[in-house]
Amino acid sequence: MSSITSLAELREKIDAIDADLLRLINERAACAVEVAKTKIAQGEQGTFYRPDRESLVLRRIKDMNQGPLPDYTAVRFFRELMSSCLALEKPMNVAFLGPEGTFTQQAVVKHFGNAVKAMPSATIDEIFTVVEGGACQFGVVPVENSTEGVISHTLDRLLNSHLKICGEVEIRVHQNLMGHVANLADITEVFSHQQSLAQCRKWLDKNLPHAKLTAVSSNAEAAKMAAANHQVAAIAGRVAAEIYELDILAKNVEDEPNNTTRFIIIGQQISSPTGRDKTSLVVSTGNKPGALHQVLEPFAKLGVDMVNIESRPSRQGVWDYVFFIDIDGHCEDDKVAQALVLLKTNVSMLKLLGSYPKAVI
Ligand SMILES: O=C(O)C(=O)C[C@]1(C(=O)O)C=C[C@@H](O)C=C1
Repeated sequence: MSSITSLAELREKIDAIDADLLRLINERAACAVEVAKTKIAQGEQGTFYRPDRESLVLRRIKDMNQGPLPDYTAVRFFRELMSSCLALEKPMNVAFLGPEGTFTQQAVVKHFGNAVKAMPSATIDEIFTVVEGGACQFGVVPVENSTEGVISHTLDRLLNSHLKICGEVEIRVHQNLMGHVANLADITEVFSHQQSLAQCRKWLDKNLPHAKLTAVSSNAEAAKMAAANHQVAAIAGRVAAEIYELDILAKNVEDEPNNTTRFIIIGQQISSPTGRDKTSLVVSTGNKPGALHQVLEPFAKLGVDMVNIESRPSRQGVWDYVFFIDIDGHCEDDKVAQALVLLKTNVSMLKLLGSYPKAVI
């Protein structure tokens, strides 16, 4: 006798589970609507979105998950559910580097889910401006790439903005050569964002040594241009090829197999501690000997882990630099708070860019 359960029986079981799931999902959504009413009653209507709470919810799901769904899938599912619950509380506009089809747009969906309204901006500067002005509650901007390093435009703009970093998200970046060209040898010009061209430099030198390489405002913009001109190609993500109906001429043309971009979420609000946070700050020391030591000393003394340090010209004088620093922990954690007090006495300027939960997936 076979022990295989009949298809009809299994489908009946799935139908019953789906009915339970639907009831539970709507129960959760109704609870989120109640949360919104409580927030309004407590005068907190400006902060429906809670990055700290979202990260705790997603981390708990990841820790509880026993499969067979992989953690990543379980977290993405709850990411979408929470996104829809938040939309019932308050619809949100999130600015990204457009047009449609950029990696920044993928970062919006990974971090906020599909229920927010993603609003394309033409430049990184414009993303900051629309969030500063309140037309969008949040913005997503690239901050560093594992192959090419920091996005200096973002760091420079952070220096002069009152916005806070309230989250981070990482995207594995696969680049593709795309267009309507029959043979690679016929390609006269390749368009892409300057960062994307740089991420594929070796591949381009080897495979398209005679093509002119032209940097444009985003890789989705490049895809748009390749759709209009059949002698040129673009380097962009797969989503851009789908949106602009281009053929993928070569897949995964990035030089480094682990090519990853880190994005930050910028907004007006500060995130509460979750126990697994990061703090970003910028300091200025003036051009004097031992300056870097004075920056590092407070963290070493208090045992605070520094995860990144980057120097940039301050644009205030020749050879005057500022340091962008990421440390482990929240600015309200004891050790971090003490280190920041010490650091303040060692530097001429300290600006807290934000404390925020570390990316969950
Ligand atoms: O806990 C809250 O503050 C909620 O608004 C609920 C909820 C959720 O669906 O779990 C929704 C949106 C917030 O960003 C965080 C969590």
